[in-house]
Amino acid sequence: MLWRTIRSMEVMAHSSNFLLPKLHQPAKAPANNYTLVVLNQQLPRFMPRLWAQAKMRICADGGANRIFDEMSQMTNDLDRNRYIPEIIEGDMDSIRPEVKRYYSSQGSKISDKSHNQETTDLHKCISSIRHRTPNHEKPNLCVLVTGALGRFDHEAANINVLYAFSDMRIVLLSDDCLIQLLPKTHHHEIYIESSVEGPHCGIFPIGAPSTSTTTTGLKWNLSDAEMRFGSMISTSNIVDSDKVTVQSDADLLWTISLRNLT
Ligand SMILES: Nc1ncnc2c1ncn2[C@@H]1O[C@H](COP(=O)(O)OP(=O)(O)OP(=O)(O)O)[C@@H](O)[C@H]1O
Ligand SMILES: Cc1ncc(C[n+]2csc(CCO)c2C)c(N)n1
Repeated sequence: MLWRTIRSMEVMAHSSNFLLPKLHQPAKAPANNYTLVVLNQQLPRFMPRLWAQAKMRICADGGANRIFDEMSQMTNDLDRNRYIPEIIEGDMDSIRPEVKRYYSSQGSKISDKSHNQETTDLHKCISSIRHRTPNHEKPNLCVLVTGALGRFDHEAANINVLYAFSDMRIVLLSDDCLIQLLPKTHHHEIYIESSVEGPHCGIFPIGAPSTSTTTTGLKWNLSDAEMRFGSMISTSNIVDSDKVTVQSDADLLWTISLRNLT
């Protein structure tokens, strides 16, 4: 189970087992029940594995160009029609016309939101996932987002999406690290998959400061510590245990380095 209760606050468990080869994954790992969102950035090395194991795949606008251009090369599989996203979502100002025509002809649903220039393509994707997910499936839903780091305004917008949908499990991925929100509504237990992630990590608030954060399982643990931008935040920390625990009075970002995965 993902949820337990400790001293009247629920525990939220986290694991990056979606990055493990299928053979090494626990049979009933809830995190394997994920939706993949592909952003418009070079695909990560481990994309073939994420794609194969996803329950549903959504391209954010120009993310479809990346699948079209890069996926067959990455997999040495010249058959482009093996990699068809179920949905392409966004304002459609970056997807190339031939890419849109191709995926449309292969059955992808094209969700054209060009009238909306107020929210980003990633925001539109997450809204759509939330809308499509039946209530009883929401607690176990996990969304993996590839290509989340690059241009800084996009990075900020991508992180803002974690806050805008803080009741959803969303993991931002780059080739180098993952980022997720740890909502203050829960105690957190992070199970470290040391074959694929760590040891470098960071934990800090963005926006609202934290007046009290306590951790275990890190080389430099926090004990009822205050963190804010402009003062102390925990970066260049090191995981020191298979399990890291976190409790805080503020929403925090958790980030951990990824090893050279393929
Ligand atoms: N360089 C980048 N760094 C981080 N995220 C990116 C970057 N480029 C694109 N993305 C993500 O991919 C999504 C889709 O990209 P796309 O290029 O279609 O967006 P866009 O809104 O047309 O971008 P732009 O602001 O460049 O016009 C964006 O909403 C963003 O989340
Ligand atoms: C205050 C403010 N700043 C920027 C934008 C522009 N913008 C934000 S998201 C988006 C869509 C990108 O695909 C665009 C164009 C805005 N609307 N409002």
